[in-house]
Amino acid sequence: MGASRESSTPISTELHREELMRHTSFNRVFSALYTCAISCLLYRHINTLLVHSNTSLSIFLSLSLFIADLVLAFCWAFSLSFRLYPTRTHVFPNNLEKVIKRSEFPRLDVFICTADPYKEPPMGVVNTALSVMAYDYPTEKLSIYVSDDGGSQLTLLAFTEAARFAGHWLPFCVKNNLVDRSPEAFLKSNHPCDSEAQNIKLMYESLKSRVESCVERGKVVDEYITSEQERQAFQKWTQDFTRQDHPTVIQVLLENRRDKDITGHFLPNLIYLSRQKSRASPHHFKAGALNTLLRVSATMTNAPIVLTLDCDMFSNDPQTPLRALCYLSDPKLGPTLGWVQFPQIFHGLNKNDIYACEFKRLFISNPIGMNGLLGTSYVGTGCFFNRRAFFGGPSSFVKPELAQLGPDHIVDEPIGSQGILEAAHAVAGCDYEEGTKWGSKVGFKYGSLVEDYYTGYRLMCEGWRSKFCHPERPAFLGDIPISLSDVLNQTKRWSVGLLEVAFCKYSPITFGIQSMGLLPGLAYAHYAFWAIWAIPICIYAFLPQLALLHKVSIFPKVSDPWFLLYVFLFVGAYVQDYIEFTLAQGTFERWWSDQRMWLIRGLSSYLFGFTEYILKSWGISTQGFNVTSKVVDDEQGKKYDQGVFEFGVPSPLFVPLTMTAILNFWALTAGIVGAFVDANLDGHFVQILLSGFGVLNCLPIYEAMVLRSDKGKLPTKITLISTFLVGILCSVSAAVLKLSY
Ligand SMILES: O=c1ccn([C@@H]2O[C@H](COP(=O)(O)OP(=O)(O)O[C@H]3O[C@H](CO)[C@@H](O)[C@H](O)[C@H]3O)[C@@H](O)[C@H]2O)c(=O)[nH]1
Ligand SMILES: [Mn+2]
Repeated sequence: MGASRESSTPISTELHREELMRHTSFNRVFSALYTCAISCLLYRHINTLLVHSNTSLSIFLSLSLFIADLVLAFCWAFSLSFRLYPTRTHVFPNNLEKVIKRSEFPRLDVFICTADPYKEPPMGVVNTALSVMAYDYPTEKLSIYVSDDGGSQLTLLAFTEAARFAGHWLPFCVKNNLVDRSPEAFLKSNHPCDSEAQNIKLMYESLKSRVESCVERGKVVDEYITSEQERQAFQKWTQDFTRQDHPTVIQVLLENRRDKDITGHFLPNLIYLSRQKSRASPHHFKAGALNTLLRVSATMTNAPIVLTLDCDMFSNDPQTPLRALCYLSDPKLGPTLGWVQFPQIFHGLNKNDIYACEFKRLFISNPIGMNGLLGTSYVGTGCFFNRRAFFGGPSSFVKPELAQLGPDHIVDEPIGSQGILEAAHAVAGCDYEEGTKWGSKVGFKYGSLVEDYYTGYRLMCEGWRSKFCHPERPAFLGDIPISLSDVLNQTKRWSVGLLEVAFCKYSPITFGIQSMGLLPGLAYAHYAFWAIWAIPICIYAFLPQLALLHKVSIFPKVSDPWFLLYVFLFVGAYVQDYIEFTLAQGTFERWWSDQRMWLIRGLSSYLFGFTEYILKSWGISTQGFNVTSKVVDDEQGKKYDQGVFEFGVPSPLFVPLTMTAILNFWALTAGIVGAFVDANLDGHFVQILLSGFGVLNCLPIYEAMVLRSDKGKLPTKITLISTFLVGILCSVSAAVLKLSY
C-alpha cells in the first residue's frame, strides 16, 4: 500500500500517507479459519436440533444455544469489516505551508455543545473553549460558537469572564509556545513558575472562583456584571425563563475586527448561543443544537470548515487544525471528503480503567479498520467537517430554504451588526425548522439518540468519504463518567439510539450495504446491532448454570471431539481480542476490565436498551438524551482512582448483574460438589468452567455485595431483589424439568 510513498510524489510537499497495518495478513488467515469453525458449530447445532432433540426440553435447550451462537456469529461477521483492511494514517503538518499559504487557510467555525450547568460545570466548558481559541491558526479565520441547551446565565457569565481572560491567555500561550492550552491542563502541568505564569494563574483562579461561587448560588451575582451591555444580556433571564421555555439568546462576546488581546493582536470571534426553546416544539437534543449552530454560524461567518466539540473535550494540541487541513486542503481528496475524525481519548482514567471507558475498539481500532474502506464514522466530537457535506451528496447539492444558509454564501458584514444579529435570531427560533429539510435532507440527521453515528452513516451513504487522523499526541482529551450507573446509562442511551438506526428504513444491513457496499455496510451494522450482544451474553450467563444446578449436561463431554471445537472458538476469540487490544497499546489489566465490562454491559445496558427501544417504538416510553455527568465529587473521585466499583444508587440496571453473580456462584459450588459426588466431571466440565468464568468476572460484585460498607456498596435492596429472582428462576426451571420427565 502506501500509494503516496511512490517516487512521483515529492516528499517535501507530502501531506499525508496511509499504510496497511502489518498484522493484516494474519487477520485474514485467522478470519478464514474461524469462519470454518463457526460453520461447523452451526452445523452441529442444526443437526442436534433436527435429529437429536425429541423432548420439548431438549428442543428448548438446543434452540437457545443455537440462537446464542447464531447471534455471536452475526456479531463476528459484522466485525470482520474492521479486520480486513486496517489502515494507519500519518499527516505532515510541517509541509502544509509549502502547499497552501497561511493567509489562504480556510476559515474555521468551532461548535461547542453544552446542555446543563450542573452536570457540565461551566468552567469545564470555558476550558474547552479557551483551548481551541488558542489554536495555532490565524485568529481572523477562527470563530468559536458555544451552544447552551441548558439556557443558563451561569454559562453565559462564565463566558463573559472567559472573553476577558482570553485577551491575556492567548498571547501568553503564543509567547511561551505552550502545548497545554486549556488553562486547567496548563496549571496541572510542570510549567515554569515565573512571575508572568504566576500572574496568569492568579487571574484564572479569581475567574474560576467567581464563576463557581455563582454556580453554587445558582444565579449570577450583580457585582460580577461590569458593563451595560452585559446587564442587558442577563436581563433576558426573566421570571418566565426556564430551560424548556425561553427566547433565543445570542451574545457576541468577542468580535474579531473589534477586540484585541493585550499585545494588540485581534482575538477570534466568540459567540454565546442559547436557541429558543418551547415545550410545544421538539428540539431534537444535540442534533437540534448542532443544526441551529450550522444556521447561526452561516449567518455570521459561514466558514467552509466546521469543528464539532463536546463541552468536555478540550484541545490537547494546538496544531490539530493543521493536521485536519493536511486532508481537507488536499485537492486530490477534495470533492468527496466529508470529514476528518480524531479519536475520542480520555484523561483521568484509573490505572486498570475498571469501567472500560477508554473504548479502545470503538474509538481507535475500529476506525483504523474503517479507514481502509470508505472512511471512519463520525463520533460526535473532535471532527472537522466540510460544511458542504451537510447540504446533500457531493454531486447532488440540496439547497437550504434560505440561500443565505448555503455553504457558498459569503458574509460581508461584521458579526455584531444589527442585520446579522436579526438574521441569526430568526434562524435560531424553535419553530424555524417546521416545513424545512433540516434534520432529514440538510444538516445533522434526526431520528436517533446517537445523532453522531446516524449523521455520519447517512452522509457516507450519500457519497461522502472520511479520514481518521490519529496523531501520537492526543488531539483532544475528554472526561469519563466515574460511577457505574452513569457508565451503564450512557451505553444504554447509545444502545437505544443504535437500535433506532438498525430498524429504521435506512438500516445498514439493507440500505447501507446497497449504497456503500458490503464491508462498510457491515461495519455500520456492527454498531447498529450492538445491543444484540445482550442475547448470547444473557443466555450464557443463566442457561448453562441453571442446567448445571439440575445436573443437566448441555455441552459436549471433554472426551468428545466437538469439545475441541468449543475450545478453539472460545480461546481463539479471546486471544485474538487480547492481541488486538495490546497492539493498540493496551495492558493486560485493562483488557481484562474491557472484557468484563463487555459482559456487564450485555447484562445491563444492552438488555435494558433493547427493552427501552421496544417500549419506545410502541410509544410507551419516551427515552430522551440523558446527559452524562462530568462532575467529580471528591470522595467518589478518590474511590475511582483506587479502582473500586461505585454502585451506590439502587439502579434496576444492577439487578440482572447481581442475579448473574449469585447464580454463577451457586452453580459453581454445586458443580464442583457434584463432580465429586456423582463423578461426572466429564459431562459437566464446560458448564463448571463457564460458571467459574462468571464468578471470576463477578468478583467486584461479591465484594460490593458482602464485604463493603461504604456509600458505593451494592444497595441491600438490589441484593434482596436479585436473590429472590434467582430463587424464582431455580424453582421454575426445576418445575419445568420435572414436567418434561
Ligand atoms: O440536549 C442536548 C443533549 C446533549 N447535548 C450535548 O451533547 C454532548 C454529548 O453529551 P454527553 O452526555 O457527554 O454524551 P456522551 O454519551 O458522553 O457522548 C457520546 O455520545 C453522544 C451521542 O449519544 C454524542 O453526541 C457524543 O458526541 C459522544 O461523545 C454534550 O456536549 C452535551 O452538552 C446537547 O447539546 N443538547
Ligand atoms: Mn461525553
